[in-house]
Amino acid sequence: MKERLTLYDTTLRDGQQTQGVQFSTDEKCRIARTLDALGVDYIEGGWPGANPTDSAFFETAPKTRARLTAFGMTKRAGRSAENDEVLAAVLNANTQSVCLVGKTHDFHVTTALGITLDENLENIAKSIAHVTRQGREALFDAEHFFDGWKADPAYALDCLMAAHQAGARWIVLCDTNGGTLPHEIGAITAEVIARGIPGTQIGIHTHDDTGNAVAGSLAAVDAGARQVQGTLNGLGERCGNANLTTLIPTFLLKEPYASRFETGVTEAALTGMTRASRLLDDILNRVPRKAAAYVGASAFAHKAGLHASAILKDPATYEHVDPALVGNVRVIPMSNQAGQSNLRRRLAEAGLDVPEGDPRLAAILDEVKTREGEGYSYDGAQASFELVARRILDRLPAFFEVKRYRVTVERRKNRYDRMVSHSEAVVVVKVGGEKKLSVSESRDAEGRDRGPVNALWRALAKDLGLYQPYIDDMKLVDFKVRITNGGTEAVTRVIIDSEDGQGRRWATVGVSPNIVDASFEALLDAVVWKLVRDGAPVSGKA
Ligand SMILES: CC(=O)SCCNC(=O)CCNC(=O)[C@H](O)C(C)(C)COP(=O)(O)OP(=O)(O)OC[C@H]1O[C@@H](n2cnc3c(N)ncnc32)[C@H](O)[C@@H]1OP(=O)(O)O
Ligand SMILES: CC(=O)C(=O)O
Repeated sequence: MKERLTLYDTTLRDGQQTQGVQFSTDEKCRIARTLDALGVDYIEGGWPGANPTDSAFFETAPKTRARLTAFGMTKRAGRSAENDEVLAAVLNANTQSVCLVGKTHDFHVTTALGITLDENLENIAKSIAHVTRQGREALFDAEHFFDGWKADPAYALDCLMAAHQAGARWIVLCDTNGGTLPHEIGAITAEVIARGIPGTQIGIHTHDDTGNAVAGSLAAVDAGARQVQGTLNGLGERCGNANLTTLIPTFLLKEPYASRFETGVTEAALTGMTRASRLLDDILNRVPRKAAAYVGASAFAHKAGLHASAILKDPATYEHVDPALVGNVRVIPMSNQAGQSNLRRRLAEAGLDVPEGDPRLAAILDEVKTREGEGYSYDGAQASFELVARRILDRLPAFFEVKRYRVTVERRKNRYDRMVSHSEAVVVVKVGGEKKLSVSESRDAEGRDRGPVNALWRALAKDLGLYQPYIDDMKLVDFKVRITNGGTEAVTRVIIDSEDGQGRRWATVGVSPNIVDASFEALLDAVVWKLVRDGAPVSGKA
């Protein structure tokens, strides 16, 4: 019989304490629905009363199977729990579960709160009792618990006991400053359990300030804690919280956890993990972290030729789990580390079947390796690689021809006598036998200049004749510039990520001593790749 491990998500509360993160109420609702679909047991929605968004969220929160939990702090000294307006606002959210944070480190009680140690114990006990008297489930977040234990274990334990005896369902040991190492977390958690609070009532809440939040959480579980708190993508105050996107697959797929525990996350729901992670990044307008464990785009990317060759024989040779289990995909990128196995696999994925031993395979590999020597990088720009291969395989239609382009950047005074930039581009293409000249400025919705590359893109995408409907839904979503070595000379490498209305995302690369030329090359590849993939007709007379 497996033991139950409870998963408590705090993306909407501690995650929102991340610098630069401010969810809207709608975004909170979307994230809550995603977490619920994954199968976490608790969703901490925020601190009602602390700010209008959190209050509004509890008024409009979606109905979830997971317990929606309101977060707040223990009452302040010198007033009753009934008369503490901060606590009242938390309870007014009417959630089934309420989590209150309280101090457990004597230094914080006397320094941050400026009250006596006994007053703090009373605040904890009375606040938790007030919550349970209202028929709510109470959780106690023991703030700075591990540091408190190291300073004065007896007092830290008294704080936990005050909450436990007042009826808290869960006592959550928090490594608030994130400095406690996993072996200490394991040992201290075991001590707490030995002193009388059952592991089935102990939770763990870690921060990643030493890069050990996940390891610290596992150490607490090994020691007997049965609730784990964390956030999607490890969002959270300072360096973040324990990453549930890492912990959940670990609990389901790794031993001894998989055999020993069950969680609310089913195998089917686990396949939504990568999508959930990307959704959060999308909401935050962040580029997903490629190296993220389990869910990153590189988590199952096999760049080296030796790896790819073995992977094709049996994926278990270089994969610790099947990427499909977490909704991720295997990638065999092309680069100068690749051999023919990577190459044939990548070509097949692009719909280009080339028989083993075909001399054109060696020609493609040579071309990739030569170009990478000049500064190109194809493992992050697979769409450009595909175009290189198509050219050699004679499978790249000449859709249109660029005759010339020009871009200018001018600094000039506007009508308010302020200096502003003004970028303008001209692109001349020959398409369907017809010459087309497009001129475009670069302005965003507020009328601000977006720079020369944006102007070039607008001009290129303004009138491509019969190909216009194919590129109307394209947008540029990321633009990376790097000075690198092309042979002995310094060159600029530009990588552009594009997206279309079908949700496809592809990356292209351009290299030149001149940043405008490098950018234009990457832009051009982006357009051509889209035309190829969408099966655009060849006009016959570019
Ligand atoms: C470890 C964590 O991450 S806990 C979560 C922390 N999250 C947040 O702080 C985000 C939301 N917080 C807020 O919006 C505000 O801090 C509020 C609304 C809660 C309180 O705002 P204010 O009343 O203006 O107080 P302020 O933020 O300046 O200071 C916090 C007060 O709470 C007191 N306090 C802090 N922790 C506790 C606690 N566990 N129990 C009782 N009182 C506490 C502090 O002593 C301080 O009181 P003081 O002003 O009398 O010194
Ligand atoms: C409660 C909390 O977020 C912490 O102690 O880190």
